[in-house]
Amino acid sequence: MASMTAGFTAARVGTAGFTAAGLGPAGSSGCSSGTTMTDGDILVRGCTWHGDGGQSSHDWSEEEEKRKRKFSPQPPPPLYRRLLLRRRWLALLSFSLWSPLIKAIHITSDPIGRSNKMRLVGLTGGIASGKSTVSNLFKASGIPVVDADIVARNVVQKGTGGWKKIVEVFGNDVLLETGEIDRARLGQIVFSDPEKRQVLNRLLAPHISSGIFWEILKLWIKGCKVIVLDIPLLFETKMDQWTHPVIVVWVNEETQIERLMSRDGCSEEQARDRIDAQLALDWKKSEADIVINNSGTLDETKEQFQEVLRKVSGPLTWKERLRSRDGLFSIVACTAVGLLLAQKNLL
Ligand SMILES: CC(C)(COP(=O)(O)OP(=O)(O)OC[C@H]1O[C@@H](n2cnc3c(N)ncnc32)[C@H](O)[C@@H]1O)[C@@H](O)C(=O)NCCC(=O)NCCS
Ligand SMILES: Nc1ncnc2c1ncn2[C@@H]1O[C@H](COP(=O)(O)OP(=O)(O)OP(=O)(O)O)[C@@H](O)[C@H]1O
Repeated sequence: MASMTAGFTAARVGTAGFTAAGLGPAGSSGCSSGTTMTDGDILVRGCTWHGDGGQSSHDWSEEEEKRKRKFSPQPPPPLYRRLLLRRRWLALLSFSLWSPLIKAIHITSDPIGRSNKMRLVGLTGGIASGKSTVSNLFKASGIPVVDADIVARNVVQKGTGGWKKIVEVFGNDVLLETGEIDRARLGQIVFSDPEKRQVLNRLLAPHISSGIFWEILKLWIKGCKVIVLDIPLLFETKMDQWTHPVIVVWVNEETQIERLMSRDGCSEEQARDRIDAQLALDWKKSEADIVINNSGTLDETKEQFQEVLRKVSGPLTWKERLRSRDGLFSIVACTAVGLLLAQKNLL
């Protein structure tokens, strides 16, 4: 192709009988030469070059040639090659990926490791097994706790959506004179009747989960790096999949019943009903990442807690880093900068 410059994008008319886009079938070009095209001939916008080293039937000016290159009839390369050929995309991608990596290296080199964390720790157990006792230790160590029992109380306050649903289903019998929910009464009903308990759970589940979500969001916005979720029904509601590690506060059954009866002033039967309303504590223990045995004294629990605190404050996984507010911010910021540079053709 004597008359073609290197890299000229034109198709060699071969067995496929390739045709320049929009110009009709090969051989029917608008070119006035009227030459029949054979294997090895080249077609550009209806003009044919002969592959025999001869002169072209037209003398194209350089500008025209450049313009014509835009209308390349060559089949496009596969998508991955086209993307690879685009320097800008590559640069942008690496910019976005490397920024959190650099940040991660910085965090790993931080001996305290406190600079960038978003760890959702699940704290659960059985009723009266000592979750609140352990969550108070977390709070005292400066780690914020989202307490599902408190959220569950807030979503049934007088006039709220949860309150309306309870009144609709359980009637005015479960209301105090003030109009607030009579928790003791409702507790008696639902802990002695699994079906009614399920109804209550279904009514409140969306309110409780969105309440928990907002609490986490508020702490995340504040930049909290480790958040403990104290949820009695963590496994029952399958929320354990969102938390890691899962800490189970375990006690032997005898101690659990004793503490429950003494705290709530209930009978042994009532205590057993409440315990039976949840998955077995021994099973929860078998599913835990970390177990705190709270059957002994408070000091013994505090001792175990120190080790738990050390684990929970340990180096973060990649997922945790990317989930942090700072991690997300750095990805967004670097992508924005990358886009800006790409737009200005600086990459
Ligand atoms: C039944 C209610 C009114 C009893 O109130 P009360 O003030 O007596 O108990 P409190 O809310 O403090 O709960 C004490 C403990 O009971 C256990 N518990 C509470 N609700 C449930 C339930 N639906 N199923 C099994 N155990 C439960 C938890 O271990 C909890 O820590 C109240 O617990 C409630 O509204 N429960 C439904 C909401 C819920 O599922 N809460 C758990 C949060 S995940
Ligand atoms: N190690 C301990 N020694 C003695 N008493 C304890 C110990 N741990 C907890 N208790 C007591 O046992 C009771 C239950 O503890 P706690 O309220 O922490 O349990 P919980 O799991 O949060 O209960 P719930 O499921 O009802 O929310 C409380 O009265 C608490 O003071």
